Amino acid sequence: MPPKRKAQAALDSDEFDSQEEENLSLSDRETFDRLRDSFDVKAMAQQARAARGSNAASFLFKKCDQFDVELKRDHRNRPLWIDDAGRIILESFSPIFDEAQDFLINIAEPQSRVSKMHEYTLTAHSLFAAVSVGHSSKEIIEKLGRYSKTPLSPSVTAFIEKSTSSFGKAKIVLKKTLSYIESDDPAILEKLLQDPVIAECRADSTNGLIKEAAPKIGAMAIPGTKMAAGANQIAQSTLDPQKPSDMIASLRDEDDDEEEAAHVHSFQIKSEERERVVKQCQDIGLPLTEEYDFNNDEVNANLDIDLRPHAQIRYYQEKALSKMFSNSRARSGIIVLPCGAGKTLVGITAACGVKKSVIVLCTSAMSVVQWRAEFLKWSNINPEDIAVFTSESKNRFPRNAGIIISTYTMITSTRNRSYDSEKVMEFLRSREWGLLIADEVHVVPANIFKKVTYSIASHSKLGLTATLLREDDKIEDLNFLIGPKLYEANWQELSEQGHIAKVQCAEVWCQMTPEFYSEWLKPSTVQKRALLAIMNPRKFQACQFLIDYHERRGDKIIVFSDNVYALEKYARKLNKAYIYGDTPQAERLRILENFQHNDMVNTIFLSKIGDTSLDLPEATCLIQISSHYGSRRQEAQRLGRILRAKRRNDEGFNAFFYSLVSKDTDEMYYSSKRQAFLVDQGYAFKVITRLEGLDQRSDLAFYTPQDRRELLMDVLLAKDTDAESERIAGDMFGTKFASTGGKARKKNGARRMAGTLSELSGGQDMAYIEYNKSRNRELKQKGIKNQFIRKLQRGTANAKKAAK
Ligand SMILES: Nc1ncnc2c1ncn2[C@@H]1O[C@H](COP(=O)(O)OP(=O)(O)OP(=O)(O)O)[C@@H](O)[C@H]1O
Repeated sequence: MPPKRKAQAALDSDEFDSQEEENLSLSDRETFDRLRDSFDVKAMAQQARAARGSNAASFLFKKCDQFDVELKRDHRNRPLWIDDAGRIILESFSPIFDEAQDFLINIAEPQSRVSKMHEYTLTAHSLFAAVSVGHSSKEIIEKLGRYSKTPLSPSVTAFIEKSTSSFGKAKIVLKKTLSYIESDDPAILEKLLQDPVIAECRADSTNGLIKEAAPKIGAMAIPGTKMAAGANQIAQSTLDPQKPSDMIASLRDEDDDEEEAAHVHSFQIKSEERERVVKQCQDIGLPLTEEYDFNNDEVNANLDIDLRPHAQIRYYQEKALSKMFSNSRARSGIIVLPCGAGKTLVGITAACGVKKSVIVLCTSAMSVVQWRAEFLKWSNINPEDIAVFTSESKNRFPRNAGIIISTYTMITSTRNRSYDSEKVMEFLRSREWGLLIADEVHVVPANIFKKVTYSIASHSKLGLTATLLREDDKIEDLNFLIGPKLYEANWQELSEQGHIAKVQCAEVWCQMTPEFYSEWLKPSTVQKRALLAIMNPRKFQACQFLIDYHERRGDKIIVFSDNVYALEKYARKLNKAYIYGDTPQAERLRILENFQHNDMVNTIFLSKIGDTSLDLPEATCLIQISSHYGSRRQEAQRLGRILRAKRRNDEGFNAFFYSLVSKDTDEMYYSSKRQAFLVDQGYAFKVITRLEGLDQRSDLAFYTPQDRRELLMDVLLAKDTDAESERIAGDMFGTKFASTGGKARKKNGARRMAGTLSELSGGQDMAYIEYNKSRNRELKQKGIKNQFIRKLQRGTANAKKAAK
C-alpha cells in the first residue's frame, strides 16, 4: 500500500496496524516512527478524524490546539501543516510542492525530507536569515497562511513578528582592519552599550559615539524595497544555467536608487571579542548583520578574476549564491549543499563576485591542492595570484590583491612557527580580505574559528558544508561565528536531477564467529572488543565477497576503515592498495591515479583521511568496515565519495553504500545512529542479514577454523592502541565526539528493514586470487599519469619550487 494511502488508512482504523507498518519503506517509516514518538498516534488519528481531515499528515498533530479549528474548505489544495510550536509538515505530493518548498527553505530549518513528507521548523535563526535575504515579516505570515491547511495560530504569527522585527537595526563593519558596531540610530547603539558584556568588549573608553556622514555604502537591504525586490528577482530567476558573465554581472549589479541615511553612528569593539559581541547581540534580540559593499570598497585593491566561459553554474548553485549576493552586497553566511554537489565552484563564483583578496581555509593540505586546481580550472585567475600556505609551501601573492589557500591548522596553530610561517602570518594579519571562504565549516570548533577571525580581518565570510552536523551539538555557534544559513539544497531532488548519484544504502549484518564472539564476551578493554568486532572473519569474508561481486559488475570500490590495523590487514590479505595518514603524498597520488585510470586497480582501501574532499568520480561502490562511533557527519561525508559518480546519468545506474557491522556488538548501535542524518535526507537503508552464496565459498579468506584461530591470536596479541581510530595531525573531525565515547547525541537512530543482497543487487559465483606482495609497492613500480594527477603533482611541485 502506498504511504499516502497507508497514512489515510491510519485515520480510518483505530490504531496503526503493526504488520502493515512493516511494509512501509524505511524512509516513510522513519518519519512515522519519529513523529509517533513525540505524539500520541491514536489520539491524533481520532482527533483528525473528528476534524474530518482526509490529509496524509493530519493525524500527526495531536498536541495542536489548532485542530479545534476548522480546516480551510480547500485544505486539500494546500500543502502545509503548522503547529503552535512552529513545526511545519509539507506534503511533497502536493501540486504546489516546489513553490512551497522554495519558500520554506528560506524561512525555516529543514529537519527531515523523506519521500512523502518534509519536516521544517521555524526558528529565530531561520527567520533572521529569511529577512536577511529579503523576506518581510508580512510576506512570511501571508505566504505561510496561504499554504497552510488551517489558519495560522496567533502564537506562530507573534513569533514571526518578534523574530523579524529587530533585524537590520545594527551591523558589524570592518574599517582598516578594526571592527565597529554601526547603526543609523544612535539609540540602538546606546541600548547595546547598556549591556555589560558588550560594554566590556568596547575598544575605547569614551562615552560618546563616533558620528560620520553615511558612506556611499547606503542602508541595509530593507525588505519590500526595490533592493529586496531585486534580490528576490535573482533568487527566483530562471532555473536554466546562466552564462557565467551574466551571473557575475547580476551578482554585482548595483542599485543606485537606494536611499542613504545622512549619518551613521558607531563604536569600536575589540577585534578579539568580535564573536562574543555578535553572540550577545543575538542573545539580547538585536542580531547584527554583516554585509560587504564590495562595489564601493575603494580601499582594497581589485582582484582580476572571472569565471571561464565553460563554467556553467547549476541552478541550485545560482540560487545559493543569489542568497549571498542579493542587493549587490556580499552577505556572510553558510551554504549547505550535498557532498559532491559542487561547493568549490560556489566558493569560486563568490570570489569572482567580490573581486577582492580572498582567503580559503580547508581542513587538510590535500584539499588545499584541490581548491587551487579548481580555481585554475573554473576561473581565469593568474596562477601567480593564488598562493598556498601549508607546512610544505609558504607563499604570498606578489600583487596587491590575490588568493591564499590554507588550512585551519596553519592559521591557528601557535606553537613553533617557522620564520617563513611567521612572515606569511604577518602578511595575512596586516591586510583586509574581501572574502573568507571556510570549507567544511561544520568541523571547525568555535575557539578555532575565533582565532581565525581574530587573525584574519575579512569583510565577508562564506561557510561551505554538506552537513550542518556536529556530534557535540555546537552547530548553533556557526550562526554567530559566520552568519545565518543562506541556503540548503535537497539531496533527493539533486539526485533525481542527476547532479548527484542515486545510491542504494545497505547495512550488512555479519555474525561473529564463535571463537571471536566468546572472546568478545569476556571482560576486556573497549579497544580490544572493538578490534574483535572489526576483525570478525565473517565481516572480512563479507567484505571480500562484496568486492568480488562489485568488481565483476565493473564498479570501482572504496573500502573505508577508520582503524589502521584493520585497514592494513584487510588490504594486504586481499592484495589491494591502501592509503592512510602516514602514506606519503606521492604514493597517495599514485594510488588514486591508478584507481581512476587503471582497469587492474578497481578497489582501494582508505582510512578516514579519505572522508572529505576526495574527488574520485570513478568510484561507484563504498564499503565501510570500521567507522567513528555514531558520527552522522562521517556517514554523510563518506556517502559523498560516491555521490559524484561519473556514471550517475547512465540509465538505471545506482551507486552502492554498504556498512558492514558485526552482529550483536556495539557496532550495531552505532550504525543505526550514524544513519539518522541520511535517513532524514530521504535515504532508505536496507539490512542484509545474509549474503547469498557466501557460505558456499570455500575460497574466501579465513574459511578454515585453523585460519580463524590464527587471526584471533593476531588480534589478541595486538596492542590496545591498534584498536584506536587513526589520529591525523591537524584533523579536526570528531575529536570531541571521540572523547565522549560517541555518546554525545540524543537523536534517534534509524530503523532498518530486513532484506537480502539479491534484492539489492544480486550476487553469486565469485573468484578470489590471493597475492602476497603489497599492492602499494606493485603500483609504485608501474606508475601511470593522467592529466588530473599531473596537475595535482605539478601544483605541489610548483608550490614547493615557489617556496624555495
Ligand atoms: N556547475 C558545474 N558544472 C560542472 N561540473 C561541476 C559543477 N559544479 C561542480 N562540478 C563538479 O562536481 C564535482 C564535485 O564538486 P566539489 O568537489 O566542489 O563538490 P563538494 O560539494 O565540495 O563535495 P565534498 O563536500 O564532498 O567535498 C567536481 O568534479 C566539480 O568539478
